[in-house]
Amino acid sequence: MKVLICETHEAAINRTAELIETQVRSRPRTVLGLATGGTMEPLYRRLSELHRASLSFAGVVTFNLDEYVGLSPDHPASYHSYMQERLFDHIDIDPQNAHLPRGDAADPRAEADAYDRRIEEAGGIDLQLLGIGRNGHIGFNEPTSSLNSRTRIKTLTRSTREANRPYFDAGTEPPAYAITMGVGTILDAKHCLLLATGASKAPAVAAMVEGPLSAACPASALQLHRKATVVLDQAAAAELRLTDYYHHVHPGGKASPFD
Ligand SMILES: O=P(O)(O)OC[C@H]1O[C@](O)(CO)[C@@H](O)[C@@H]1O
Repeated sequence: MKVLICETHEAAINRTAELIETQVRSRPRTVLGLATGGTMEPLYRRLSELHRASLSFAGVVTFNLDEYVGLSPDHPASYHSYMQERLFDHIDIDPQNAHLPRGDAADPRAEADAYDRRIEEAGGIDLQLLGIGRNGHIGFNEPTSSLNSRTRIKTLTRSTREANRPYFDAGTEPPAYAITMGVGTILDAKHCLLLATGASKAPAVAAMVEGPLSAACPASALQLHRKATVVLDQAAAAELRLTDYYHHVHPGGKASPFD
């Protein structure tokens, strides 16, 4: 696991965007795995800026990590709507190439199985972008998720539902279930790129990087991945103890081939 600690939140966003840009420029037909959540919002703004400055996503295929069970794509709090508003409306991606699980599928289990097959048919994910939940989840793989799990339905914990409540209208309960790529599905990606910013993520980041490999912190499964990059700002890195082992990114420094 390669850990990059950036001095500021902005630097962490820019470094993550640069890594995605490098991937897309070197392989215009890249299959990208995408994430949602507050952490990704400034990243998607940055990718939209890079698009305006010439980065094309015309050949890129995307697969999002997850979607709420029961929400149709046009529901304002669905991850379909999130992606449309925050990224897809601002770049030149072919809508046919942007995949998310259908939360309103008549048979959500069959939809989950079909989603894994669609990823395989696309040749697998080249670069999987990830956030991390305060409880160590990746995608919606809550603690105790099998580290070998595939795309399936998961029950969301109360803390995760509370964290995502701001996306729902007052008085509307966040859904109790989601379709999510499994931890094993995520680990199949050729490169995993996790972005975490802010002090609220510091305990989960420490558990992921320095804690034991454990289903109690699903993100710790990235310790098994042959190519995992973790980009942090200083606040998210604050509870790491083995600081000499990490790469400290200096302001204005360009990504090196070793990052
Ligand atoms: O960035 P946030 O809003 O803290 O969310 C953390 C993670 O939890 C999720 O919302 C659940 O999948 C992810 O999309 C996100 O990466």
